[in-house]
Amino acid sequence: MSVIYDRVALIGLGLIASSMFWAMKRAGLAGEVTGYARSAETRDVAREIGLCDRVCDSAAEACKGADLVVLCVPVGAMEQVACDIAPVLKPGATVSDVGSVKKAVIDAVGPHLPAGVHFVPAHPLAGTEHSGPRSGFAELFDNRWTLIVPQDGSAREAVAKVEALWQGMGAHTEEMDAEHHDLVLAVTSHAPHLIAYTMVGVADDLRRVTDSEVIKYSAAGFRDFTRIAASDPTMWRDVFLNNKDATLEILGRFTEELFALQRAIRTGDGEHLHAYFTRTRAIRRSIIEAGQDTDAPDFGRGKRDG
Ligand SMILES: NC(=O)c1ccc[n+]([C@@H]2O[C@H](COP(=O)([O-])OP(=O)(O)OC[C@H]3O[C@@H](n4cnc5c(N)ncnc54)[C@H](O)[C@@H]3O)[C@@H](O)[C@H]2O)c1
Ligand SMILES: O=C(O)C(=O)C[C@]1(C(=O)O)C=C[C@@H](O)C=C1
Repeated sequence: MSVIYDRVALIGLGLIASSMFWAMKRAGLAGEVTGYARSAETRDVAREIGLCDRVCDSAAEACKGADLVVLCVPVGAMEQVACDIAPVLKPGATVSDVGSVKKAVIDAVGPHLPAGVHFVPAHPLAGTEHSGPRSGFAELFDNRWTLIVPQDGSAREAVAKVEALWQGMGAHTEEMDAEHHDLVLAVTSHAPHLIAYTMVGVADDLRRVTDSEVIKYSAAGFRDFTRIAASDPTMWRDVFLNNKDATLEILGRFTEELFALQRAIRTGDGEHLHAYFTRTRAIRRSIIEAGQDTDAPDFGRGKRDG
């Protein structure tokens, strides 16, 4: 594949940025990649493992002369980074991000970007429970979706280049508007994470169960919850604070369904339970038939957090 951007800057050097770096290198999509993370420790690790061609000591230094800047920090840190880099952005450059929430990020970042800079938000629907500079791997985005959220007035050419970059990193791309994105992700990602955090929290509250039994007898279902509930606390705090309305809407519906199931159990309504579980089983099967097997190889899941 050929170079799409001569100079790319990655701000925030965790799971997503490091996976982007390795995926861009794998396909030869970028000339020079610079990087910056807030903590000196993360920058040292990045230098040690060769993450980025050049690791800089400020976000502005990393972004000077960049054709593409990708904000890979927690959603709540996006605005501050946008303020820090705005003065050095090159006219004609593109700024993108990988935040798990789109409307709040667009509202926070957009107003700080100078005229003549294109803003093309994006969200790769791929991740693991690990975080930090050592957690990334080139295959993370293979065969996964990346949603692109073009802005009014975004030049088509700038949007097409961001899409080409994600496709070059192995992803399928689709365009979506920010509000719809936030509602879809509240259903498919945000509410499920909150439920996993709750389930593991409940088990932890039942000390009797957790002292040793939770480890000894943890069944596959509960183990899946613990993997999700091990996800980065800062990232997920920011997701919920910034996708409040959609998450609360979905949690409201979830609670209603939970009460209906609770009632079916109490009243012995086996028909209700069976019909419900039959419907949900069909959803899992349709995901697998669509080629989105959730048991796909778990690249990198054994790796350590950075
Ligand atoms: N982890 C996932 O599954 C996943 C998937 C898709 C998108 N995302 C989104 O990608 C973004 C990054 O997530 P991640 O999983 O790579 O997180 P991470 O915790 O692995 O990495 C975040 C990085 O940002 C740095 N950082 C934090 N605040 C900063 C600041 N103010 N200035 C500069 N650097 C700062 C941290 O030091 C760290 O290097 C988040 O917005 C998240 O919502 C995450
Ligand atoms: O596999 C995981 O660990 C994930 O949770 C990844 C996941 C998801 O919910 O699917 C998490 C957050 C994102 O913004 C995108 C992907």
